Amino acid sequence: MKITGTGIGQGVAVGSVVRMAERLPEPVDRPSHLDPKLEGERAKASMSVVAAELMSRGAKAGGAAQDVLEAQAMIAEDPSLVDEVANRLENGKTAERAVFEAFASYRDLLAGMGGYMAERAADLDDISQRVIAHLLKLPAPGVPDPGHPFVLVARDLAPADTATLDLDQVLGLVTVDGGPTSHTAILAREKSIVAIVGAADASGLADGDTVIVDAANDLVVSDPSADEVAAAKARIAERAALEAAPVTPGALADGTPVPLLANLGSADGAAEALRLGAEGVGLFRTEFLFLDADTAPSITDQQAQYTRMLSAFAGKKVVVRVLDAGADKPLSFLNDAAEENPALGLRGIRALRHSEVILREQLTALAAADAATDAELWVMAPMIATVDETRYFTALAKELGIRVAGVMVETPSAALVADHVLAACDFASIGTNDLTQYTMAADRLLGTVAKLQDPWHPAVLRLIADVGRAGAELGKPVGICGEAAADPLLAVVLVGLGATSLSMSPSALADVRASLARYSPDDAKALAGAALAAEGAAEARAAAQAVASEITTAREAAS
Ligand SMILES: C=C(OP(=O)(O)O)C(=O)O
Ligand SMILES: [Mg+2]
Repeated sequence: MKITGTGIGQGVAVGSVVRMAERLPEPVDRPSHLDPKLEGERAKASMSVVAAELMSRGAKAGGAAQDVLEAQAMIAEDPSLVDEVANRLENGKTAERAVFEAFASYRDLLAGMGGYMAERAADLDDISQRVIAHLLKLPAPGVPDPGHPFVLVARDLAPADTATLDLDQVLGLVTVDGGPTSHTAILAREKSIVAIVGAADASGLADGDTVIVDAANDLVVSDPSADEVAAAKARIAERAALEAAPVTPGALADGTPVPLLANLGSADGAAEALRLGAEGVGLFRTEFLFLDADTAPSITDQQAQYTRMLSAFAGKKVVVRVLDAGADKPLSFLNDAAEENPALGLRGIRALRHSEVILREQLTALAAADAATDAELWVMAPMIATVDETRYFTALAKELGIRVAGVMVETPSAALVADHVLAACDFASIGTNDLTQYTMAADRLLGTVAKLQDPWHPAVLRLIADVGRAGAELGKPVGICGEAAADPLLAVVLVGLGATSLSMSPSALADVRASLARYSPDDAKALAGAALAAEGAAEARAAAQAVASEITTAREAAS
């Protein structure tokens, strides 16, 4: 049987299914036939077992996950919660019902507090489920540990589960819910987990079923034939060889360079990006450093962060984006007003222009970090919609000592007047995530419209082609820094449309590098032409795939 979903990355995995235990039903509220004291002992014992389990999982995981799990273990034995449970047992409830009610009342309390405290509410649910499962002698919810490598099938994963996934054990991941921008997908991409999300029919898979998880083809194959398993294993070996191959600079088959850069949110990911062959940073999302801040960060703090990143990439290009506040990335010190349509509101350059001091301070900190390091700093502004905004940003950046200043093209308006926009700055970098959202009028965070969020749509590709053409005419670089650059075939199309560099999650670099090396500049243009001429996203992908197969077949016949 073949089950479709959204593949994350290009990996393949073969293994047997272990399902994540489903949420337990609410324990029935009936009087206990046991003595309250006995019920109390049952509850206490289960709470201690769960606390000990969480501690040991934390010790195994280490790092930030250990802190999270140790905090959860403390909650499991929190004296006031124990009291809450005891009170309910006195009233004749069963241990499982008392635990359920006590944790639920605390959860509601936390949820009502909002902010950071409210985020802990989900943790309480998780602990409550674990204690109740232990009381009922049922498998604990959460990631199972069968003692052998397996393919994890779940409705979706909680952040605490994803944080502790053992990558030596979890060969692949299939979720019933979730879209390409869900937390699970983002994490799977970051950790290079072979994953299919949003596979609705995966709820029919049972423990022990053999499956092939084929992320490149958006497919889960259950009960595969021996030939299908052999073919999947051959692809796994091929990919392992690819990963072990020497890391070379990005280039097309004839050697035309296409620098491959990393998208990073802090210098923490720099070493891994360099190991995977990043030739620099194509998008440093600076707002990720300050998501929890209540006030604008000081120049000194910012300078320290930027210096860390630039030092890690000495001799290489680092494209820093000034704060992109708003919509999916709110920064309370820049835009805290409630808006009906935040994606269309005071975000990106609009918010910065509104609070120019913050923009000035950021540019000042960047210029100082540049002066203290040897990287090649480029700075760009997000959410540019007009030539006026482009002129405003570049003039301010140059005034404050930034040598190379450009803009992100992520609105259709900026793409449509790209010739004028590029004439007013040094470079453009296309943010395909937002450009797709605004072109297709489909919220990038909304699962119900996820199908429309497809950068293969020719409407998006035509806008990219306009920017590529303008860049070529003016001799100005046009990079791509949205998720589209991480799709190996689309990456070739983007180069055919005029992209001069590609920036992506570091885990995608190897696949994109291998894909580019298969095609000449003319091949890339042929793929782009076929995709541009299609009527929709699926047709564009299929048309590019057809041209790619023709090229491969012709080459095989010639050799
Ligand atoms: C790279 C982009 O920026 P972000 O995803 O941070 O909005 C984009 O919109 O494509
Ligand atoms: Mg964007």
